[in-house]
Amino acid sequence: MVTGENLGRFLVKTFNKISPLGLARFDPLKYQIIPADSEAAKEGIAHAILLRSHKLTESDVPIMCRAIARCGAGTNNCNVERMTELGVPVFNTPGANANAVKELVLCGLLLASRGIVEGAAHMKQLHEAGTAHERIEKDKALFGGREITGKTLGVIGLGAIGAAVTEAAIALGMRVVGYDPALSVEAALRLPGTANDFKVTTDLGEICSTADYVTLHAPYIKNVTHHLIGHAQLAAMKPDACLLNFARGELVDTDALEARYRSGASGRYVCDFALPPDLAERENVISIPHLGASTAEAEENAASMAADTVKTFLETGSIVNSVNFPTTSLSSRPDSINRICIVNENRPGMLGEIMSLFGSSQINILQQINASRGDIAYNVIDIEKPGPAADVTTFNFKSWDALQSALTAIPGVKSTRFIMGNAGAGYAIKLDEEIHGIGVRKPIRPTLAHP
Ligand SMILES: NC(=O)C1=CN([C@@H]2O[C@H](COP(=O)(O)OP(=O)(O)OC[C@H]3O[C@@H](n4cnc5c(N)ncnc54)[C@H](O)[C@@H]3O)[C@@H](O)[C@H]2O)C=CC1
Ligand SMILES: O=C(O)C(=O)COP(=O)(O)O
Repeated sequence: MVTGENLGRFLVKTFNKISPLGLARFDPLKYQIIPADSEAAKEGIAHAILLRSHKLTESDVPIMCRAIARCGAGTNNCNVERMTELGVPVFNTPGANANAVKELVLCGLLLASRGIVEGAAHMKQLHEAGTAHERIEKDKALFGGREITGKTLGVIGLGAIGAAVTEAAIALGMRVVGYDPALSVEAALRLPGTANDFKVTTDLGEICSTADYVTLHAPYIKNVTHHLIGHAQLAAMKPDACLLNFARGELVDTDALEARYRSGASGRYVCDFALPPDLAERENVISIPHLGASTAEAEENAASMAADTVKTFLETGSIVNSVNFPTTSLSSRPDSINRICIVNENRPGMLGEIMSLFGSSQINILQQINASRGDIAYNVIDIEKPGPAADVTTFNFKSWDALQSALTAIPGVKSTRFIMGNAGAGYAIKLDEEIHGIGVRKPIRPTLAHP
């Protein structure tokens, strides 16, 4: 149960199995962890959400929720666009599970090349029949394979995982051709220099037609990467070329893949996702139950990074690793200074309206930062408090709550949050008095309906 005592703590709701080592980064004096299937979760209160692959619905996001952190890379299980409209930043953990995925991709290359899955299943049957010793050397001819050394690997998406796979594949003697139309400078710097064994192309068709193996490491973005590998790409591939998909199932048009196999292609499809039954039953298809990031190390890395990111945001207002909000950082403030975080529409005049409310209320701004990304602007503003003898009425408002309400009521402001006194440490904040923005239990997104 969320008790009165707990109202002073930040409440972090978790979906999926989140590494306890990651959750341990939340000091229990400042944070209460509420697993989604617990009794406490029924009260529907959360200041932040931590999740993995749970498909987040809007009703999972309580009105006072101020942050959603995906312990992992892909955020397509969360309606990021809608969260942006609601003024809620969505975070992920870049690179935290990349090594785990890379290792499984290397395994996938070998599963695609050698008769490991069928051979192991066959041996189980032979052992059950008591004929393993007798049959093994005769039957191995059924499961012959080929080597990956000297073959060409096409890597689609050269981010954290794509770069790690590239490096490992080159070390195993493969040639790599990479494709990434949205490559960041940071990601480009992680790639090996162009040499005989590595090149980048801007032509997806070239990858498909020349590679012996194609591996997918691009994000799933509806209307952008949906069926990135469709009829045309599959038709361009060599009949014995193998496709590896450890990114997202929806990147591949499974009808087109089924058609490729009907027309006699032999190259295997190894994926980390569920498939339509007809495809799943094919002998050249290997489907793994989304194990890419399921190692103790990756789970700990991702949960720890997500926990640190959420703590920083809740306690200081600073933003890193957000997929929809701008990276923002304002120097630390002493307890005596109050900090106000405002999310608003990114349009001309907005900042002026916010500033004029401060100005007309005689509020002195000590430091501030304004950053924007797409339709969203984010402000972190430190304001001078009245002297010890005075109180907030100095600012022409009856209470901090009234000041917050006035700021939130400005058309175009999506959400506001006050970090006050030692609340910057997320502790002993006056949530129960509805003063601290994080705990306010009334609609603080007045321009938006919330279910
Ligand atoms: N199977 C599993 O358990 C896991 C799956 N993933 C999936 O792998 C994806 C990649 O993960 P990371 O490498 O960590 O992400 P990342 O963000 O570091 O890299 C993604 C790369 O894809 C590129 N990209 C974007 N659009 C593209 C397009 N149309 N064609 C080719 N490249 C494109 C981006 O520019 C970026 O360089 C994630 O989005 C996620 O869906 C990630 C981790 C675990
Ligand atoms: O990080 C990702 O994008 C993943 O797909 C990993 O998912 P998981 O955390 O294992 O549910």
